[in-house]
Amino acid sequence: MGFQIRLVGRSPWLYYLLCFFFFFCFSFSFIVVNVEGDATENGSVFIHGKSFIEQIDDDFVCATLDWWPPHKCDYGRCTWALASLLNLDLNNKILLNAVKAFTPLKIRLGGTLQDKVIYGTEDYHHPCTPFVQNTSQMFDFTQGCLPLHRAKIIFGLNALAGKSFQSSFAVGPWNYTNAESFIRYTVEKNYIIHGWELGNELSGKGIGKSISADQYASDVVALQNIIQNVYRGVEPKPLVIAPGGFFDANWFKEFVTKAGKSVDVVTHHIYNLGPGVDEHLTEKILDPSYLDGVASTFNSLRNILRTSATSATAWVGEGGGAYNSGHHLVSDAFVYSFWYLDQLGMSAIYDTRTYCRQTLIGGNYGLLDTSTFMPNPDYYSALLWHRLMGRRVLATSFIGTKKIRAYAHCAKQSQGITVLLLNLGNQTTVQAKLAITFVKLPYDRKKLREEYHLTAQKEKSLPRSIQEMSIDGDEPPPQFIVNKNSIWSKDTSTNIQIPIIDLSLLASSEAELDKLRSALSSVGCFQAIGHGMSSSYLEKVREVAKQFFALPVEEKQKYTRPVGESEGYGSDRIVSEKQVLDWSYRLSLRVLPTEKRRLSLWPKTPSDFSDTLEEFTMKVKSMMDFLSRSMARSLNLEEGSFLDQFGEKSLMLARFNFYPCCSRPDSVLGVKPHTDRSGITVLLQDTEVEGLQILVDDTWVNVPTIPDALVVNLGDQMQIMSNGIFKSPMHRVVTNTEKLRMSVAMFNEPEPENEIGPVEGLIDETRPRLYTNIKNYGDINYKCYQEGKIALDMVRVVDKSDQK
Ligand SMILES: O=C(O)CCC(=O)C(=O)O
Ligand SMILES: [Fe+2]
Repeated sequence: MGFQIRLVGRSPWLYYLLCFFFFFCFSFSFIVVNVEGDATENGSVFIHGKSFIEQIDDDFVCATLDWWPPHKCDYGRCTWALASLLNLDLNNKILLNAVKAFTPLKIRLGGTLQDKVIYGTEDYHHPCTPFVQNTSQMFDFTQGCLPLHRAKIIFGLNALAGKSFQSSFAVGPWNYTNAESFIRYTVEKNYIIHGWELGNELSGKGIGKSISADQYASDVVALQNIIQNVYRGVEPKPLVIAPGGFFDANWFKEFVTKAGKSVDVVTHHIYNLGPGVDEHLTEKILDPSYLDGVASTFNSLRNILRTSATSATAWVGEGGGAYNSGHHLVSDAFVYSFWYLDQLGMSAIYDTRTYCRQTLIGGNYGLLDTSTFMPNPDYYSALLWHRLMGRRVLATSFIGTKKIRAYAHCAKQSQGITVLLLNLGNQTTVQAKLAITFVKLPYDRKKLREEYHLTAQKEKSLPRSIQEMSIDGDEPPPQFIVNKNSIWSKDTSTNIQIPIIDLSLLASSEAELDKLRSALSSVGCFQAIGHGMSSSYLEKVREVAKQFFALPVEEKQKYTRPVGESEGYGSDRIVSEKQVLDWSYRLSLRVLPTEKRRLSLWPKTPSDFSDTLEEFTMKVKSMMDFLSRSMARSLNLEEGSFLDQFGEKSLMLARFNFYPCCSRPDSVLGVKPHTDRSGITVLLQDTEVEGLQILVDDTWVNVPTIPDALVVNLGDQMQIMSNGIFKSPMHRVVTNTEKLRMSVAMFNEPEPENEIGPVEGLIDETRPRLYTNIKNYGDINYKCYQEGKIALDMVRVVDKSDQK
C-alpha cells in the first residue's frame, strides 16, 4: 500500500497521521515544520502495525522545576531569574494555562540543590534561610531552606542529609529525620504527591559527590519504609523513585538488584549534547549518528531492568540536552525540537515510561520563556506529543536517507496511528511512502487525514529576492525605498577629496603623521597606500569574494545566516518593521579570535576561500595594529594607548558585500547611512565600481576606487577612545543601474569584556570627557539600531549645563 508524504527539507517536518485504533487507519494528521527544500529524495516509512513493542505512561511528557536561584550563572549569563521552586510566581496566568493545557502535566521538582535543601518543618529549630552563593561550598551554594507555605508538590528529597564526605564520596546512612517529617507534613496537608525521588546526580561517579550503589539501595529501602508507614491506609501510595543520576551500567545494575522491590521507578538524566557553551550544538542536533549515540544508554538500562528481579520502570528524570542551563538561541529555539522530539520517540522505544524535560521554566532550556513565561517552540512539540501520541509504541523504520527519523504510536484520543517524522536534512525534500503491515484500509483515508505543521519563525523574507529583481530590472518594492529625509537629500560633491596616506612613511615622517591626525579628525576616513599588500594580492582576495558570490543560489544558501544571528550569508537583517532595506547581500564571518570562528559557515567553494581569508585577516590585523599605534603617536600618546584597549582577543569580523544592479538608484541604497560600530574598519573596494560615500561637512563625498589602496574608516569605538578627536564618519553605499559592485570590509573592535573609554591623556579642562567608560559597545549599538537610536549618543556624558 502506499500513500505519499512529502517531507520538505531544511528544518524538521513532523507528520502525525491519526488513524483507526486496532490499526485500521482511516484518518491522518500531519504536523509539518519546514521551509522550502531544494533537492528531492524518496523513501518509505514502515510501521509494524500488528502489535505494539512497548507502553509509555499516559502522562509520558513531564517537565521539571529546579531550585536554582537568580544568581545561578553559566558562561556569564544568569538565566534563571525568578523560575526557582522558591520564587516562581505560581499565580502567573500564562504558567497556569500552559500547565493546564496538558491535564495533567507531570512535574518533577528537583535538581542539584535538592541535596542541600532543608525543609522548614516544625521540628527544624533554626532560621529558614535561602541558598546563598558561595564558591567554597559544594555545588557553589550554601544550604537553603524551603519555607513550607510554598510547598505544593515535592518530588526530590535531599539524599546527602546525614552523610559525611570522604573526598568525592558521601558515606554513611541517610539521615531521613527531616525528610520524614516533611513527608508527614504533606500528608497532613492532603497534598497529593505522585512520587518521592531520592537524590540528584549522585549515582556512578556523581556530579560533585557520589554515593555507592550499595548504600543508595539501603537508603531507598529506608525511604520505602517511610512511605509505607506514613501513607498507611492511603492508596495508591506515592512512587519511590531513585537515583536521578547519570547512567552507569555497573552502578545501576547493583543498585537495582539491591534495592529490589523498594524502588518503583529508576530515573536517569540525559545531557547528551554536552556543555551549553558548545558552538556546535546545532550541528550535533541535526546529525543522525550523533542523535543515535544515546540509544545504547536507553537500551542498557532496559536490559538491566528486564534481567533483574524488579518491577521497577525507567524514566528520564531530567533531560535537558545541553548542560549548564542550555544555550540561548539553541535550546530555547525551534531547532531544539529535533533533539527533543527525537528523544521522546527514541526513549519510548526502549521502554522509558516518562520523560521529564529540564525545564518547564528556567535556564535557556525552558518550555516557557523565563522572563515572559510565553511558550518556547518546544512547548508546542511537547503538547502535540502529549495530545497525539498514545501509550502503545509501534515498531517503525524509515528506508531511505538517514536524515529522516520515524516514530509511530497508537493514537492518543482517537482510534488509529500517529506517526511522527522528523527531517533533519536542511536542504532536502523527501517524498515518503507510508506502509503499514497487517492493516486493512477499508475507507477513504485521504478525507480523514489531519496535518499539523510547526514552522520556525522566519525572518520575514521578500516574495522575490534582490538578485531576481535585479536581473529582471523590477521596480524595487516599498521596503527598499528610502524616505527622502534630510540626510538623503544632502548634496553630493566631487570637490572634496578623501585624503591618501602612505603607511610606509608614518614611522619616519612627522608630516605624514600630521596628515593622519588631520584626516581622522576631519573626515574620519582615508585611503591607505604603502600598506605592504601588493595589487595582485588584493586582486586575489577580490577574486575569492567574486567566486563565492557567483555560486548558484543553493550553494550560497548552505551558509545562510541562522535566524537571529549575525554570521552567515544573507541580505539585510530585518530588525524592525519600519526598517528600509539595503540592496545588497553579505557574507559575514567572525575571523578573530580564531577560537570563535564558525567554520561551518566558511564557504568550501572556492577551495582557497578559507586560506585566503585567513591570510588577509592576519595582514589586515597587523596593518590595523600599526595604525592604532600611529594614531596614538599622532596625538602624542603612548603607542599602546588605543591598542591596549582592544586587548589580546579583540574581535574581527569580515564582511563580503555584494551589490546587484538596481533599477532605482535614485531612491534605493546598497547600504543605508550608518557609522561603523568598530574601532577601525579596513575596506577593500571594487577595482572599478564606486559606490561608497562619506558624509563630510554635510555633503556626500565619493570615495574613489584606487586599485592598490585600502580604505580606512574610523569606527565609533575609536571616536570614544579618542574622546571625540577622531571622527567615526557617517557613510552609505549608493546603487547603480549597470554594474555589480563588491567590497570586503574588515571590522576590528575591542574585546567585549574590556572596559573602553577616552584615553586619560585626551581629557582636560579644555576638552572634558565626552564619553563614559563602557563594555560591549557592540551590544549597545545593536540594541540602539533596533530601537532607531544612535548608540554614540547613548554613551555620551550628559553635559550638566544642557540640563537646565
Ligand atoms: O561596501 C562598502 O563600500 C562599504 C560597506 C560598509 O559600509 C559596511 O559594510 O559597513
Ligand atoms: Fe560601514
